[in-house]
Amino acid sequence: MRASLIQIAVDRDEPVDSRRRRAAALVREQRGSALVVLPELWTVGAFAYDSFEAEAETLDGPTRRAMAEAAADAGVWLHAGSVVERAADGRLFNTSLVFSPEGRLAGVYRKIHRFGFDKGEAVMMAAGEELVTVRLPDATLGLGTCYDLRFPELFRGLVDAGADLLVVPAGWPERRRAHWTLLARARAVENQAYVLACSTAGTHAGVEQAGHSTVVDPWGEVLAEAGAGEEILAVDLDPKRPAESREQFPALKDRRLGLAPPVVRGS
Ligand SMILES: O=C(O)CCC(=O)C(=O)O
Repeated sequence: MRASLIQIAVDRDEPVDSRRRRAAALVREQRGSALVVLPELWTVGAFAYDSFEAEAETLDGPTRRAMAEAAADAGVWLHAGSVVERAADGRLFNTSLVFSPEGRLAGVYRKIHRFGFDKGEAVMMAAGEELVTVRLPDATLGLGTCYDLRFPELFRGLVDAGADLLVVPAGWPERRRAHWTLLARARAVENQAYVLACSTAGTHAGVEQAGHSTVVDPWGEVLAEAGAGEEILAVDLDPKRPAESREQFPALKDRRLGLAPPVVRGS
């Protein structure tokens, strides 16, 4: 099962329309892959907060249409990264879209953990509330987005729901690249799942992007890692590996759920 991660550059001097056309062309070039992944908010740039309102789109907007067509033309499952979604009630969400090889919208995930603390996404966007998995013929995708990678309980929930291939589009900043690689490996090891972590490259709104998209196997080995610039990372995955790994080293079965609350001693 071939997975291709499109680490597209999001430099600000390129108009969104042009990047959308370029992304669609890059997806079409991946015919033969089973799964293609784009990063978080690659249309606007994850840190281009001042463009969020203007570039927000409905789930029937230009990115959805372009990506549905590209997935169908290439005949691939496509995790099209995320868009700034304007919901019917006017709220904005950081929303990931997954398409089937026929171009059907097969999964919609609204980012649960918003980044920025007291600014940016954290105040401009609403938080998603639902964990989302998408069943492919040979694997079950578990969806997370960028900052979500820091919250292990989300991924454990996805694994409990059957996920064995965790897909994390991101617009990760270069200055915390060490965390990116470490967290991707940690989520893979603790869940005995593949992790496909696809970041943007380039610089926008003054934030240099990490690039270095990475594919980690269920044993925590890095199968492939991109460099800093625009690049396509193609890797062959064995869909049987997560189940084999969980059988050979059955740590997930040793979880102790439902323990009593901690006992506080002393005054
Ligand atoms: O957690 C981080 O360090 C980066 C998160 C981020 O950039 C995002 O979620 O957009």
